[in-house]
Formats: sequence, structure tokens, C-alpha cells
Amino acid sequence: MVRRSSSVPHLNSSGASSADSAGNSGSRGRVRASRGNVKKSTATPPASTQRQSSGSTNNSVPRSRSLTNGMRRLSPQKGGSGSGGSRNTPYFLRSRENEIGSAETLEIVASKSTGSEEPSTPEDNINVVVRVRPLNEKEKRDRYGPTLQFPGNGQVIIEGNDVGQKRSHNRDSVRVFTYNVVFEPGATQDDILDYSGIKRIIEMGIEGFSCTAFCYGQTGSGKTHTLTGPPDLFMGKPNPKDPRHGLIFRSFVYLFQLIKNRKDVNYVLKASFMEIYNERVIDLLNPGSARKPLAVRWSKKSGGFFVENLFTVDCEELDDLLAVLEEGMRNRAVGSHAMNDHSSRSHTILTVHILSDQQTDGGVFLSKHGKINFVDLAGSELTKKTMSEGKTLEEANNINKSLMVLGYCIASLSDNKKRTGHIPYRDSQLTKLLADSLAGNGVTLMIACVSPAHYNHAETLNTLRYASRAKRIRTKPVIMMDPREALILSLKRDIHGLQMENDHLKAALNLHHQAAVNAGQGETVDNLLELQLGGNSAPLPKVDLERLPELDGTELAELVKLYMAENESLRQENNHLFTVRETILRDQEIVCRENERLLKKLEDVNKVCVRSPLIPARPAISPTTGKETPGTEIWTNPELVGSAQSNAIQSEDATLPLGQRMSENTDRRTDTAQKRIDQQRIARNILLMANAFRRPNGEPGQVPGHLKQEGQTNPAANLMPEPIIAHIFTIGLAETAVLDIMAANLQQQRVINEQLRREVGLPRIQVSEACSLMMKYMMENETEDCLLSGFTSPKVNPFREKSSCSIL
Ligand SMILES: Nc1ncnc2c1ncn2[C@@H]1O[C@H](COP(=O)(O)OP(=O)(O)OP(=O)(O)O)[C@@H](O)[C@H]1O
Repeated sequence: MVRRSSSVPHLNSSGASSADSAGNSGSRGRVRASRGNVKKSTATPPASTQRQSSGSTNNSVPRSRSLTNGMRRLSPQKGGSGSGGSRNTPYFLRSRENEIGSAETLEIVASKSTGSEEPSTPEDNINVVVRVRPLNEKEKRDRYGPTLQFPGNGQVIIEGNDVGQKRSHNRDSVRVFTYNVVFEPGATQDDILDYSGIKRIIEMGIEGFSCTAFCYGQTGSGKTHTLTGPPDLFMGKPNPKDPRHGLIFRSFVYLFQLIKNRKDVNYVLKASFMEIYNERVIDLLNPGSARKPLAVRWSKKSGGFFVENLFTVDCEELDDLLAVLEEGMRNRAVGSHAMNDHSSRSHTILTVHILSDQQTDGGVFLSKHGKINFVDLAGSELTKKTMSEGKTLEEANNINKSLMVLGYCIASLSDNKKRTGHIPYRDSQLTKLLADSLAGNGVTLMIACVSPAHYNHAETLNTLRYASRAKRIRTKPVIMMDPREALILSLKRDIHGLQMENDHLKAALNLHHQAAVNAGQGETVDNLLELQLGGNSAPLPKVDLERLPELDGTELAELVKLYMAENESLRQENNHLFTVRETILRDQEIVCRENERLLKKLEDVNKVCVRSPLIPARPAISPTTGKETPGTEIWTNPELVGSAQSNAIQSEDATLPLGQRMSENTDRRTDTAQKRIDQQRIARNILLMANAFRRPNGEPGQVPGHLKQEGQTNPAANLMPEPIIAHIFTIGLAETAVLDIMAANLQQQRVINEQLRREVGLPRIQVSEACSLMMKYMMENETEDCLLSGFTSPKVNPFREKSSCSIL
């Protein structure tokens, strides 16, 4: 019994959410379809397009030996056993049980998807089956031999195309394709229902998935036959018991069987039927006399395309659905050409929306919105073969064009590299409306229909290739469900995501390491984090999605609250971690800047500086290796070695390399010894000078105020860092003595500088600049050393604090 629930949103546009279509439904009203009342005035078809008329050949195919005539079998088939026991005719050739993505896989997908905590299933390949129609009368008459063989296990072999020649069995020209199921020419309509995987698709539609079954193939390959049955079936009042009924009719029957068995759920079925004729979307349930096209629009809400103002019919009984099918079949565009008397001139899409509303014990309704699309594509055609002209030619061009776009989309989607790039869905109305089925959140079954005749070898090979590509496409089915359910699930997903983010941040901050260090003091990682972050450790109740419907409203609300609270606390924790990370990054940046500054300073010094004649060079740190290299007697700017060498070329000894122009002191003292001696000498000199300038009363001089301040004009103060001056004064040097020391030192450095510059060929720079840098260097490095060694009193030893020296 199908019941209608008022809580299910009304829907009247294909592919759009109920909200999207709400506005449209009002104007059109709800129409309950039943046999007869869906019938509407049909528009006059285009000149070359005719409605299906009675009196066409009965194409029903009895399963007889003649159907498999000429079809060679390479290996014994499972035959009867594969047909489910009851069908054990030896002429029924059907290959199935290929493990990849078969009907069984669909079941696995479904079992994973329903009742699990996640609303979506893992990605899965599109299910692809192949149906090979029997040779038709014309093909038999013209003695076109078969081009396909069926080795079983979902495989189909296509021979090489050597029409007119003696058919060779050249292995190179033979291609083998594998699909989920291959239906051989003897397969019945019932077999398609039982073994194509459509039953599982219907079940998934009921469970809330968006499902699509579409037939693809060249013209006359049996697409319409597979989906709806032979063309004469809908001429009069179709007999429901007719065995020639196609997949759609059989699916409807199966759908209603399932629905009737689910007494606990209210189902509302709605159906729409449209065709894409010459790139125009026509409503087959309400074509109007002008067959006015409907607009295809993008829905932001559902994230897909939908047809605006598409007529949607509520179907309470099986009869209603059948009426929709009949009405659409009568209204669709059909034409005739050399290869098919009843050729579909349009792509048709019949959609059944399944809205389910299940009441739980607590009175809460869980709503899902599944749908099943049945798509009968117009066949690709070689216009030379079909001898199309005029309107039929235009139709053929449009059909081929849209199929080509579909081919591009399939090719891109099946290519792992291209699938994340641009897919040209927008290039045709067909691909816009199939976008979701091909790459979205739906479950898709592709039935590739082919002709076995050698005459159609190229088209068959093409179809098999397409089908094979489509098999590589992966979709991620998602249940379309009620927002409340979706909210709980999305919160759970959020929490999971945040937890992962959290872990990542913890790892990034190396807190684990810290915790490990602290572990020795009895703290665990979690304790530490909880302490630091104030984490909320209250465990969340585990929710079994399957049991969600059993929860009552208050329990659900509680659950949502809990998840929201957890979510919030994780967010806060993350914010905190982000802040800590920011601080660390800032600190790191400061250190980097400080390093850069120091490096710059070092560079400045290097540019102008030569080693003090008083102090031997310090060991240098190699910027590349980071190792210490012993100091040289004369510092050479490495950047200028080349130019120094080129200068040397102009000098008298220009032919000699630099190394040979300088003699190395072989009798050198060790660096430390030399340094000690130099330091003592400097200290002695400074002390001597200091004593000479001591105030007459023997008291130490005072630090003049102006020397302590920044911006003073005293040149000595410019050259000497204030801490040094301050401490020189502290030990009793008079201001004049300092100035004299500095002046003497300066003069000395100038001379040395000039001399060394001549030697190493440094570019000339302003003397004042050179002196200034030189003095900075002296003060920072060597004077510091000499003072340290000369004045050992702790009072005058501030330079042990490195920072006081480095900040100039
Ligand atoms: N499996 C089959 N058994 C018997 N007859 C078949 C089978 N498949 C197709 N036919 C017959 O072949 C003819 C062409 O089939 P159909 O119209 O379904 O092809 P089509 O692929 O839909 O062509 P088009 O793309 O031009 O619409 C029809 O007369 C149909 O009844």
C-alpha cells in the first residue's frame, strides 16, 4: 500500500531539490496520473518525425536455435546455471559473474552505504553491461556474418574488420572486452531485469540514492527494445503480461513489489518524462501543441542541472507509472531511416522520484529522496548508412553531436588525470542532465547495446570502447536524506575532520615530543594536551545510524547538542593550537630577521675590513659547509678574488697566480698563542695610554653625558659603542685619552686599510665609511677581546654578555 505523507516536500522539477521546484509546482498543479488521464493532446510531429503507428512488425524474439545461428562459442557457457536455474536452455548464452562491479558489487556498495555511519559509499565504478541483439531479418538476408564471440566470464571478443576479404583470424585484429555482464543474442527481457543489476539500482533508489540506467549504442542496436520493448507494444493498450515488455515496465513492477513489502515506510512516487530533441528539452507528459522547449538551469542548492517547469506526476499505483510510460512513449519523436523503421530521434529521460517518509517510535520522520532515471539515448548513426536527409539528417547531426560530447565527458571522467579537470558537461543538454549520473553522487548502470553483424563492426567496436571507458568511471553514491539526519551526520564528519586537524596540529607543534619528554615526569601525551588546551574529554555516545530512526525527538535533540558542543570545543582547541603555532612562527620569523641582520653586518664588515694588524684573524665559518676555517693573515673578499686577479694581470706579476704572489708565513705561531700575545700587547698599550691621561689627582675620569646619548657629535662616540666608552671611563680613562686612543687607532687603521686595499684590489670606498665600519668591527670583535684579556676585573667585564656587544 502506497501512502502519501504530507511532510514530504512537493517536487515538480527533475534533478532539482524540492525547494528548487516548489515555485513551479504551484502554477502547474498536481496531476494524478492514471491510465487515460495523462493522455493529452499531442503535438503534430515534424515532417520527417512520426509517432509510432500500429501495424509495425512484431519484433518479439522467441528463444529459438535460429537466434544463435552463426554465433560461435569459444568456450562452454554457464548457460542454464547462470540463468538462475529455471532457464537452462542451451541456446541461452549469457556471461555473468565477473567480479568487478557486477550486480553483486552493487549489492556490496549498497550494503556498505545503508546503515553505515557515513551517508555515502566509497567510490565505485559504473556498472556496465553489454546486450547483443540478434541478427535482424535484413542482416540475415544480406548474409552479414557475426563479428562477436562470447568466451564467457563477462567477455566479448570482436574480430578484426576485414569486410570483403576472407576473414582471417589474425590475433592482432581481435579485441577482447570485459564487462560486468554480457547478454548474448538469446537473452530475454526478463534476464535483463534479473542480471543487469537493475534490481539493486531500484533498491538503492528506494533507500534514497540517485540512480540511473541508460542505454547506449548505435542506431538499431536495441536500446529502446531493451528499455521499453518492441515499438508496437504501446500502440494500443499494452498487455501487462506481455513478455516483450522492457526494463522500465519490469522495474516499475519490481519497485511496487518492494514498496508494498515495506509497510513501515510511507512512499510517495512522482514521475516525469522528457526528451531532448535537437538540443531542446520537451516535456513528454505535457508537450503542448507547440512542443515548447523547457529551460535547463543550474541549481545552486542541489549542485546540479534541472529542467524548469517539468511536469511531474504523482503516481500512487503501478498503473499511474505505466500511464506515464505510455504517454511519454506516444509523445516522443520517432523517425525512420535505412537502418531502423522506428528510430528514436531524441534522447528520452524518464525519472521516478521516490520520496520516503519513515516515522520512528518517537514520532520523528526520517525522509529520503531517491530517484531512478531511465535514459534511452538516441543511437549514433553514420548518415551514409542510414541515408538520412533533410530533417532526419539534422536530427542525426544533433544526436551525434550530443553523443560526441557524452563521449568526451566519459573519456575525461575515465581518465584519472583528467577527471579532476574541466568536464564539458555544459556542451550539450544531455550531458548537463546526465552529469550527476556520470560523475556525481549516483549509482549508474550503463547498458551498451550492439549489433552482432559484421556490417556494423566499426560502430560495435566504438560502442564497446565507450562502454569499456565508462566502466572506469568512479562515482560516489550518496543518500539524499532529510536535513536532520544530514545534520547529525555532517556534525559527526566535522568532528572527525577537526580531530584529524587537531592531531595534525599537535604533531606540527611537536607536542608529542614534549609530552614524551614530560612522560618521564609522569605526564602522558593526553594529559599534557588536556592541561594545555583544556580539552574536553567527555566521550561522545556512539550512534548506530541504523538505530537513528528508533531515537525519539528529545534524544535526537540531545545528540545534536552533544555533537555541537564537542564540535565547539574542538574548534576552540584548534583555535588555541593555531595561536600557539602563530606565536612560534612569529618567534621564528624574529630569529630569522635577527640572523639576516647579523649576516648583513658581517657582510658589511667583510667588504671593507681587513684583519687588525694587532690581532690575528679569527677562524672563519664557511657559509656553505658551516665548518671553521683557519684565519688568514690577510682577509680577501671572495667575491672580489676574480677582480683582484684581473687587476693583478695588469700589475708586474700579473702572470702569477695570487697564491704565488703572496708568501705564506711558514713559521707561524698557533692562532691561540698569537691571539694571546696580541691581546696582551693591546691591553698593555691601552693601559699605558690610560695611565698617561689619568687625572692629576689619580681619580678615574667621568663619562661625559653627551657621550652617553644618541645623536652626539663627538666622532669618537660615533666610532665606539657606548658600553665600551662607558666602561673605559669607568676604569679611569679621561675623555681626552679616549679620543686620543681612538684617533691613533683610526689613523693606524686608515694606513693599514689603504695598504691592504692596494694589495687585494678592493674597490675604493669613502674613507669615513670604511673607518666607521672598521671601527665597528674593531669594537665588536677585537677590542672586546683585548679588553677582556686586559681588564679582568668583573666590574669591567661586561662584554661577556654577548648581547651587549652585538647590539650596536
Ligand atoms: N534483443 C532483441 N531481440 C529482438 N529484437 C530486437 C532486439 N533488440 C532490438 N530488436 C529489434 O531491432 C529493432 C531496432 O531496435 P531499437 O529500435 O530498439 O533500436 P535502437 O537502438 O533504439 O535504435 P535507435 O537508436 O535508432 O532508436 C527493433 O525492431 C527491435 O524490436
